[in-house]
Order: sequence, then C-alpha cells, then structure tokens
Amino acid sequence: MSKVKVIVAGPRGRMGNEAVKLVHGTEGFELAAVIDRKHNGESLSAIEGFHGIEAPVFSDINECFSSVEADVLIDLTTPEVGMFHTETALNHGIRPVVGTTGFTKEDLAKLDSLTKEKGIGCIIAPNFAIGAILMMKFSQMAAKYFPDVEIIEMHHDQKLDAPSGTASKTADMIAAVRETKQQGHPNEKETIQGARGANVDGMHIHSVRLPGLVAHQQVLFGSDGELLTVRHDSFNRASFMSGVKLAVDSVMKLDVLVYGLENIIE
Ligand SMILES: NC(=O)c1ccc[n+]([C@@H]2O[C@H](COP(=O)([O-])OP(=O)(O)OC[C@H]3O[C@@H](n4cnc5c(N)ncnc54)[C@H](O)[C@@H]3O)[C@@H](O)[C@H]2O)c1
Ligand SMILES: O=C(O)C1=N[C@H](C(=O)O)CCC1
Repeated sequence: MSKVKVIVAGPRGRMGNEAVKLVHGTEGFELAAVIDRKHNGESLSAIEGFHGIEAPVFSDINECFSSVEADVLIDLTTPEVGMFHTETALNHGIRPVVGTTGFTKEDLAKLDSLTKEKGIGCIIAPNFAIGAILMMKFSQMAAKYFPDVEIIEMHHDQKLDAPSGTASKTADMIAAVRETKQQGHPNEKETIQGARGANVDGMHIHSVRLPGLVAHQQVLFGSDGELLTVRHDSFNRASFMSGVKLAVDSVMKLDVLVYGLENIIE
C-alpha cells in the first residue's frame, strides 16, 4: 500500500516539532515537506533538532503545494495562518488535519462549505489527546443530569487564544444536550469586569495562563449537596500524537468536514 504523504506547517513550534517526528517515525506515512516562515529552500535536516529528517522547507504554501505531491496537510500554526492554510490546502485537493485553535464559528462554516464543494475530507480537532476527548464526552453525559456547569481551562502562558478550543468545544457539546440556562444569581453583578469569565449559552468559561502548565481542563458540575469534577491533564505534547495519527488515517477516508475527534472515536 502506498504511504500517506504528509506536509507539516509550523514544524519548529511545540506541536509541529512532535508532529514532524510522528510522521517521520510512522511506517505508513511519508514527510513530503514542511511549511516554515524561515529556512525556505533548505532541507529540514539542516535545521537544529531535525538532524536526519530529510524534507524540503517552503515558506510559500502555494509554492509548496505546486512543487510537492501530498495527501494531507497537518497545520499547527496560529489562528489566522491556520485558516489561510486550511483553505489553500482544500483548494489544492490536499486534506487538512488542523490542530490549530482559535477558529470562529464563521471560519468553521466557511470551511464546511468549502469541504463540501471540494468533496474531500478535513478534520479540525481542538484537542488531539484521547483523554481530552473522553473528558468532553463524559462532560456531555454528565450535563444531562447536572445542568449547572463551569469550565476552568488552564494552559501555558504562550497560548494566543482564549478561551481554548477545547473549552469552546466542551461548551458546544454541553449546549447541544441541555436547555439554555443562565447560571448563578439572576441579579449577580461583576464589580471587576470579567470576574465571571466568558458566557457561552449561560455556561461560564474561566481561562488560566501560567508558565509551567501544558494543557489542562476541569469541568465542574454542581447540584444540591454534591459536586462532580471531570478533569483532564496533558503533561507533554506527546500526549496529542496518537490523536494526530488517528486524524491523518481518518481524513483519508472522509469527504466531509469533521470538527472534533469525538466524531471519529467510538
Ligand atoms: N489540537 C490540539 O490537540 C492542540 C494541542 C496543542 C496546541 N494546539 C494548537 O496548535 C497551535 C500551535 O501550538 P504550539 O504550542 O505548537 O505553538 P507554537 O507557537 O509553539 O508554534 C506555532 C508555530 O507556527 C509557526 N508559524 C506561524 N506562522 C507561520 C506561517 N505563516 N507558516 C509556517 N509556520 C508558521 C511559528 O513559527 C511557530 O513555530 C495553536 O493554535 C495551539 O492552540 C492544538
Ligand atoms: O497548547 C495549546 O495551545 C493547546 N491548545 C488546545 C486548545 O486550545 O484547546 C488544546 C490543548 C493545547
């Protein structure tokens, strides 16, 4: 069987670095190229930390897609760049696997119609960690019985977007199964703006950013006399890689946009 040819965008980033190593070390995958803001025209193996991993480096995505034959783009960059890369990949017939977070509902709607128009698969996964997917699924289950929910997401202090993609997705999944509910006292007032966090469908999301953290979330469910906490912690970026592999394998069999790996795993 022929190998899945993969391009990684953002190879020198925290996640991109792991993804390059995953693709390079996976038998059924081939690293076709990388897209990096610097090092155009070099081989990846010449860049510190990638010794022995041969792949051409492109700074221009259109040039990359025109020069290299590829099946899948893994994007791990920034929200604005990720949206541009995803649209460009779809327009070139390359299937995107997007880990980049910070996409708006409008971005997702736009990508959904572009995916339908092109008839190829696309996966946007706010969190690739299998434990995080289960945390979201368990939270959705719990919300049927505990409609009062607060989400606390905690990430490293270099994160650009807030709330996290995982927290937004968790809130969306919970909103899909519970009636809209304004939580807390109906007359509550913030004496310092933002004290109650972001409000999604009556649910509050609190974003913590601290050095030393990687990616953590707890979903609190309160009821009369009891508290249920569903929590997940990623302690390193390797925790995301089995989900990245699953997404690359899965996107090859899809012809629609899938938003969230919970739609892929049983
Ligand atoms: N889905 C998940 O499971 C998951 C897990 C971790 C991080 N993330 C998300 O992945 C993204 C990357 O996270 P990170 O921690 O690796 O960030 P990072 O800042 O370490 O890496 C981002 C990389 O993108 C590169 N980049 C920026 N613009 C570019 C361009 N035009 N072309 C090519 N490369 C470009 C930067 O140079 C940088 O190396 C973020 O959006 C983050 O929220 C998702
Ligand atoms: O490190 C990040 O940034 C992460 N972002 C994702 C999110 O926004 O949910 C997932 C975990 C790590």
